[in-house]
Amino acid sequence: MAAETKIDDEIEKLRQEIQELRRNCAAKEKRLSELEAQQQKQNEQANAQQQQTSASSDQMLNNDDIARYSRQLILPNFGVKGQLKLKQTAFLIVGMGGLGCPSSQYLLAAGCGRLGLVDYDEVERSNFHRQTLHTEMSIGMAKVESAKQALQQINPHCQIECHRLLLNSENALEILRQYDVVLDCTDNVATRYLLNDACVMLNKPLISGSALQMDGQLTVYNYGENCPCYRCLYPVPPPPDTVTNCGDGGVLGAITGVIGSLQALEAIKVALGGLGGEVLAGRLLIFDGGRCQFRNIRLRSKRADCDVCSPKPMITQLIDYEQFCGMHASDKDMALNILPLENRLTVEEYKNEVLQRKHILMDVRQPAEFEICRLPNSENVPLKTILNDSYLQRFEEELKDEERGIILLCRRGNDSQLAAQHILQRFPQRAVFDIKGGLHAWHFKIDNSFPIY
Ligand SMILES: Nc1ncnc2c1ncn2[C@@H]1O[C@H](COP(=O)(O)OP(=O)(O)OP(=O)(O)O)[C@@H](O)[C@H]1O
Ligand SMILES: [Zn+2]
Repeated sequence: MAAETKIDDEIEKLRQEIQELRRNCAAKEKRLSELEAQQQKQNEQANAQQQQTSASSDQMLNNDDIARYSRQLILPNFGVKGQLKLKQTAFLIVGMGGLGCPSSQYLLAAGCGRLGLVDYDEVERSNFHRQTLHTEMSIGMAKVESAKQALQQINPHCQIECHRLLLNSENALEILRQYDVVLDCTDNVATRYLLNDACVMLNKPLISGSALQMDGQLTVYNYGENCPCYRCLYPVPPPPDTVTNCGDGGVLGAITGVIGSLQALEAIKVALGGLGGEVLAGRLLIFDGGRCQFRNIRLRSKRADCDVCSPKPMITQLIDYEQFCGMHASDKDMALNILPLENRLTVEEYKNEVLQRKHILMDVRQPAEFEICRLPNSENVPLKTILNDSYLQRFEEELKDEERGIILLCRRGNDSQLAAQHILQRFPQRAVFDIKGGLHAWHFKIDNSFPIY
């Protein structure tokens, strides 16, 4: 009997304790939901406040802004209004090379609100003489990242967005859509058509620059009435073999500096509605660095039957621009492969099997390149000379009774193939070879003390 009473007591005690715990728990749950509601309210208030501050930071200048931009703020046509407009404008720079470096530097320093950078490439030593944002520390780094690091030091208050990719018809519209003004700082025809068409489709102004050797050009497309687009001027792309880039033709860094800076100037004028002057739309600026002369010519007006900007365009979505131009947009995969296998030598085969025998080694690069570096037993006959039939005729006359093989060499193994192909077409009985990968392959596989450029 005594044992049963003990159990009953204990059960009762436990029931009471559980009830007490439940009451406590309910009180705590009630307090918790009160506090959560309070917290949510506070967050909402903080967010609203933040939104207000960032909106007002776009709509007013702080003391840092006033000090930083003072020299342009006092310009009669710029002023506070111009500075705020710049702060509210997003610019996209495609290509962080010779033109993209100076233009991004001036846009960012001037206080643009948002700056997008597009480039697929990495920094190399041969970039430094003109791509002045990149330094020794950034060799091998993505150009967009290297540029962002340098630009942040110039102006930490602007938002910089990196797009490390090859701009093409798959991604262009999505990226361009996020910006107000686009700068074409690239170096190839396929990307020029792509940017032109995308900017027409999205109705964005396009500031287009180019520089080669000692010359530069600049114009603004898709801005204002009757302004022609790139296709209005060039409905058909040029033949691939007439196009030279900086890697092949060379360029002086100061020339890209001039054109890139002017691109920034035009971009700022576009954003600010002209800045009391006139945007370079419908006109082409031609810079002759050799004579230090600028010419400004009027361009034709819009083509009524332009494939992309006419009222009834044929092209309403982006196409494959590499195919359209017959040229690559990236210079990473430009290796030609036009000779039969039996006419191609690797650098190892040349060194181990041919070098000891009698042969003619013709280096088909430009004389200026031959002067930079050469293989000791080579003679310089530029590709242009080889393609000239009267030269080949004389050459064949001289070699008439000789059995010596002809080996063609160039920087990366493309021009040497063109030269070999031409000689073989003229004189199919000759033993003609090219050296695969040219002097670059010589550097990487045979002698890495041999310079590359
Ligand atoms: N479609 C594209 N998408 C992204 N970046 C591009 C595209 N086309 C060109 N570019 C970039 O534009 C830049 C052009 O600049 P520039 O000609 O000065 O440089 P480069 O290609 O480094 O020169 P080099 O021919 O001497 O190697 C390059 O960095 C290149 O990677
Ligand atoms: Zn057009």
